Amino acid sequence: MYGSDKIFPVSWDIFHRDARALAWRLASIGGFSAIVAVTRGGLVPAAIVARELGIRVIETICVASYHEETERGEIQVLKPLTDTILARPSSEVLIIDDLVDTGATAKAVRDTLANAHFATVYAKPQGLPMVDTFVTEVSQDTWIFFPWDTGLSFQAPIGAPDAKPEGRRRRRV
Ligand SMILES: O=P(O)(O)OC[C@H]1O[C@H](OP(=O)(O)OP(=O)(O)O)[C@H](O)[C@@H]1O
Ligand SMILES: Nc1nc2[nH]cnc2c(=O)[nH]1
Ligand SMILES: [Mg+2]
Repeated sequence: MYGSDKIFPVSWDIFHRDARALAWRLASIGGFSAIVAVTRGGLVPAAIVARELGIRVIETICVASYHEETERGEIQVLKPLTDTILARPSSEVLIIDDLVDTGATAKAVRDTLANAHFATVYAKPQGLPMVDTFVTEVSQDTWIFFPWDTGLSFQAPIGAPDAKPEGRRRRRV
């Protein structure tokens, strides 16, 4: 849930490494001829996996699930899959998202493409039944911060969550 006490910040380097680790796992399964990226979060890992696996047929399914700061909205399919993907054997289609949390997005996507392989870089326990392949599990009460949503900033120590940056304190003296 957004606002969780535990955070899992991911830098571009770590994300690239983890997405490559996902590609290694998918390469050992093999047989994929097309990728479906679940927008928007799935776009970056889909690009990395497509490069590693040499896949050039890449589609999007545009899904939005979180619309408020703290609340989860309805799952909306903003753009469905096209015939390019639907005409293929679904077992050759690899669906990629950045993470599964409750699994609601994955379920909505799976409902439109049964038997496709669903892969994510990160997974929370509630969403695990919806994922075929993932790299790293984080606890349900952890919020993952992706590099495209963040920048460098002061982090309070775990043991002193109210601490302020040194520079700010000095200015006040
Ligand atoms: O398992 P769930 O509980 O459904 O949550 C996971 C989904 O939530 C996030 O997408 P979001 O809808 O926030 O949109 P975005 O990808 O455009 O950031 C994330 O990218 C997953 O797609
Ligand atoms: N960035 C981000 N988006 C999410 N959507 C659902 N869970 C998460 C999460 O942990 N991090
Ligand atoms: Mg998403």
